[in-house]
Amino acid sequence: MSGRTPSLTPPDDATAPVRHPDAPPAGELLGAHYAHCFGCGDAQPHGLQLQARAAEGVAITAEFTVKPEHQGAPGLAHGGVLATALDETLGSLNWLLRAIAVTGRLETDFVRPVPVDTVLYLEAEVTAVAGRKIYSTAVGRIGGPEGEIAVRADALFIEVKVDHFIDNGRPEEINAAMSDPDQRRRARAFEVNP
Ligand SMILES: CCCCCCCCCCCCCCCC(=O)SCCNC(=O)CCNC(=O)[C@H](O)C(C)(C)COP(=O)(O)OP(=O)(O)OC[C@H]1O[C@@H](n2cnc3c(N)ncnc32)[C@H](O)[C@@H]1OP(=O)(O)O
Repeated sequence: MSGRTPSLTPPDDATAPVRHPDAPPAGELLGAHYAHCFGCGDAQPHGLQLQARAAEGVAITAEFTVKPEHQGAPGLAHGGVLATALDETLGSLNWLLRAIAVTGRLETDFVRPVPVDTVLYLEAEVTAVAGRKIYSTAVGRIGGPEGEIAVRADALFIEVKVDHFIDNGRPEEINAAMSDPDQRRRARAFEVNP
């Protein structure tokens, strides 16, 4: 996207992203990567509970309804919440690469205000990969999936090992996650199928 900083421009040796053969088919809901995730978890009543769906290529769509709990100005979504929706959508792309990755840089443009009760329709795609660096872009529309662009973002995700979370997360939550068979299966799917 225009206007991005040099660190979000893929280097000359970057390559096109490759959809992992075990990536979910286009149209399939991805589900939450962690029930307590503020972006996608269904155990977070005030979270975004964003639902992402695989699209063709290395792309996804997602929807998020702005709740009263997400206000900044009266009746309008907080910009940080909208940035979270973009971050979560962009992060979900890594499922299609079967890579565990975290946001290194996120640049967001806020184009139009987004009122409470609005559905934000998001589309995101990976544009390039260079070693551990994953470059991606997203837009969020209001008024329908083809509606006006309200927000957009470019991002750089950095691939990490599961140890990134184990070494840095609070032990209480890490231990709970590691003893949850579904969570372990999800984390391992990435490690076994890099
Ligand atoms: C039991 C548990 C199961 C868990 C199951 C999995 C769950 C899956 C959860 C996913 C969750 C997603 C949720 C939504 C997405 C978030 O919100 S993620 C949370 C927010 N992000 C973070 O917390 C990341 C914090 N930052 C860090 O930890 C470290 O800075 C990083 C990003 C890992 C990079 O550190 P590093 O590995 O030491 O890498 P480093 O060598 O510094 O950089 C590598 C390359 O990236 C470039 N780079 C790094 N940072 C930047 C930057 N900010 N700007 C530009 N370039 C950068 C470097 O220049 C370098 O480039 P080259 O020299 O290779 O050309």
